[in-house]
Amino acid sequence: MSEDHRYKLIFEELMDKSEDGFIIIDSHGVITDINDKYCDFLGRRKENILGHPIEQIISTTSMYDVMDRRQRGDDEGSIYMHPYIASETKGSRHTYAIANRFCIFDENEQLIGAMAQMKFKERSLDIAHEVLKAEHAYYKSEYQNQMLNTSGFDKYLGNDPKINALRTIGLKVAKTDFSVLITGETGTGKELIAKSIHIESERANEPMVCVNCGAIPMELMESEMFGYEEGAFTSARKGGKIGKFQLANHGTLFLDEIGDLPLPLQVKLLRVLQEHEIEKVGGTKPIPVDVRIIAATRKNLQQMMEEGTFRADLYYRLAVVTIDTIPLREHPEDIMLYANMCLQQLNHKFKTNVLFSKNATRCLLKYSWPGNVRELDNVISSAFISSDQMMIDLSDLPSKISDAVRHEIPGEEHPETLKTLLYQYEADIIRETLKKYEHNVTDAAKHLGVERSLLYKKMKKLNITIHKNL
Ligand SMILES: Nc1ncnc2c1ncn2[C@@H]1O[C@H](COP(=O)(O)OP(=O)(O)OP(=O)(O)O)[C@@H](O)[C@H]1O
Repeated sequence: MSEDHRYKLIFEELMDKSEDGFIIIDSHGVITDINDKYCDFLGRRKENILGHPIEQIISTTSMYDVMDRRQRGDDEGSIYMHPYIASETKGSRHTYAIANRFCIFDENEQLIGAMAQMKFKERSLDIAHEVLKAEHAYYKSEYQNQMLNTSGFDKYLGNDPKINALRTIGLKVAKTDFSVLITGETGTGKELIAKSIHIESERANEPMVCVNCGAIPMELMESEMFGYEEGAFTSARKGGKIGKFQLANHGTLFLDEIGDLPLPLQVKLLRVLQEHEIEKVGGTKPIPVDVRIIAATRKNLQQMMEEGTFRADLYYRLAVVTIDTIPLREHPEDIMLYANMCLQQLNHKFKTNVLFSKNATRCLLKYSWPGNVRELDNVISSAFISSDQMMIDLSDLPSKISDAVRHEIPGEEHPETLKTLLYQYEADIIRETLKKYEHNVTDAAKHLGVERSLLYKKMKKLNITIHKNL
């Protein structure tokens, strides 16, 4: 008996004897194997299932998502488990199942299909909910374990010594319960720092609630912050409303744009910080709250205090520790770190391999970035969309950014000439690559890191044909 035959018999025996249902598809989604248990579950005959695309048999299938995610590398694991409430069961029986889904690869790591294993549970809905609860607990503990292995400041990037110093202060202050005031220009990461402090603190498993003091109309601010009792005012919701302070209880309350907080509310906030209790609008008794406050502002609070628009007593309560963020123009060595990180995320998401041209890099480094990292992220995202999916170049950047170096580039006074030069350059690269791969477009596209269809489009645009005269 050949080894293949022996394995086939073992496989059939396993499929037959198992209490679980099994279904297997090839890489195109066509069902190649299914066992009797699964056929039973679906209430269909095997011969009416085999050879059909899976979505025809199970309309809500997740098998394509599982294969896609694995292909994209979004998920390194190969097992996907979640409770699945069957909608295509036979009769009116309520049958619940847990689905484990696996991707199948050949010896060259090429995806050749996927398999689902169904653990059936013909029990009451309560049991299904038990399963859901157990899974929830499992994922929560997994998440918490993961959090233990990551630093809250992992996302706060930068190699400049000033950024490193800021990270060190953030990590230190996170271990205390002091109020923190974060100041700095727009887009310099104030909110990111606040979140990082929360994640690093002992309150990390409790909520962090964010309030943008500049975005809530003054007349709503009090009820948003402190909540209201039922019947507090004519349009008050039945049952009242819980305010942000209560929502953040035992956690962190992030008061963004604190400089926009109206004076009457500054008084109320100060009272809460002193007394550790709030009073709902229309309420009669104080409610104790345990909240750590982190506030942020772009405004100059010192000046506001001098002008009488920000209370000094509140300032000193909030600013037990102050953190001043650093504008991007003061650590330009980090510009390409952020730019590359943003481009890498876009490349990963859209399965592309776009790069910055030398001139685009020069522009990014020369610009002063008044909107800081947020502006940089936005510019890269829009340049990515405007690019030809291979390279972000001068023409993909807003003129306020590209103008800075345009005059330094020979021929750039005549944009047409530069365009022609770029076309020629691109055409040369494509021709050379095609030649190297003996005019095999698939191999050339792979080498250039683009989809075959895109390479064909470019060849058409650049008038490149696959002939001996390439
Ligand atoms: N050092 C940094 N590392 C990584 N990303 C950063 C950094 N600084 C800012 N960012 C990113 O820039 C964007 C803006 O950051 P954030 O909202 O924290 O800034 P902000 O100072 O609170 O802005 P605003 O004052 O306008 O509210 C976010 O996408 C954030 O992730």
